[in-house]
Amino acid sequence: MPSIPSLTFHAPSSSRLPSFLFPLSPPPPPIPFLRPRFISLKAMALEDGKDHRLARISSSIRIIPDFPKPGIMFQDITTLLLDHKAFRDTIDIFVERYREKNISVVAGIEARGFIFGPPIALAIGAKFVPMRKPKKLPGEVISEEYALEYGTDKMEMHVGAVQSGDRALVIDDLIATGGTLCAAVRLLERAGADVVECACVIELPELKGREKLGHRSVFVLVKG
Ligand SMILES: O=P(O)(O)OC[C@H]1O[C@H](OP(=O)(O)OP(=O)(O)O)[C@H](O)[C@@H]1O
Ligand SMILES: Nc1ncnc2[nH]cnc12
Repeated sequence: MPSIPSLTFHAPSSSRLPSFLFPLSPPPPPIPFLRPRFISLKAMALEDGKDHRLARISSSIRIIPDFPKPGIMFQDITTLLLDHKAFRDTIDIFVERYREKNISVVAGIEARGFIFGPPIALAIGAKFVPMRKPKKLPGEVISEEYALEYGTDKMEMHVGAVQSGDRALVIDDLIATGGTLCAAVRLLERAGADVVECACVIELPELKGREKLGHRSVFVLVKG
């Protein structure tokens, strides 16, 4: 079969001749209508006063009975992390809430506050400060002891990580008795920070953790 020579159209360089003289030249690509992703998601999410993302977040959390001790219904967020949409929505909801609140520090509580805290801190332009179990931080620390639903523990924070006047957001996966968040708030306030809010993915309302936090505001996505 004879080969057909291919025709290539070369548009003239616009530096030499104006483009209206060349009606066959391809039109420029349309400029897409750019809308910040978080605004469109928020509008969609709040359509009828309810955030449609919450049902998926809630159903992605697995409950393991009798872990780590008999009688504890353990709320396992590792299954939320397996669902990238639920994980993304979780971070988006927090970012939407805090991005205009002038937060300068996101304090994440070990261990699962280390999963949710850093992406929020990056998105809202705040520093991330880890609140750790004892003897994990290498520098000079201040510490607070606290009681748990199943035992006692201690929390530490690096001296100098938080300054007087910092506006802090505390992030964890779950509030049960509120002891853990209280210890984090005490550390931040000892360093001179103003704690704007504590935020968790899950609340166990029967354990009345909010009451322990007094006047401090607690924001949660789902109740267990
Ligand atoms: O409101 P509270 O009664 O204080 O309990 C809430 C805390 O308990 C869980 O952590 P846990 O102490 O099990 O430690 P881990 O994250 O290291 O597993 C949870 O991640 C919170 O940090
Ligand atoms: N029921 C629970 N599930 C997960 N983490 C917890 N921390 C305290 N109580 C908890």
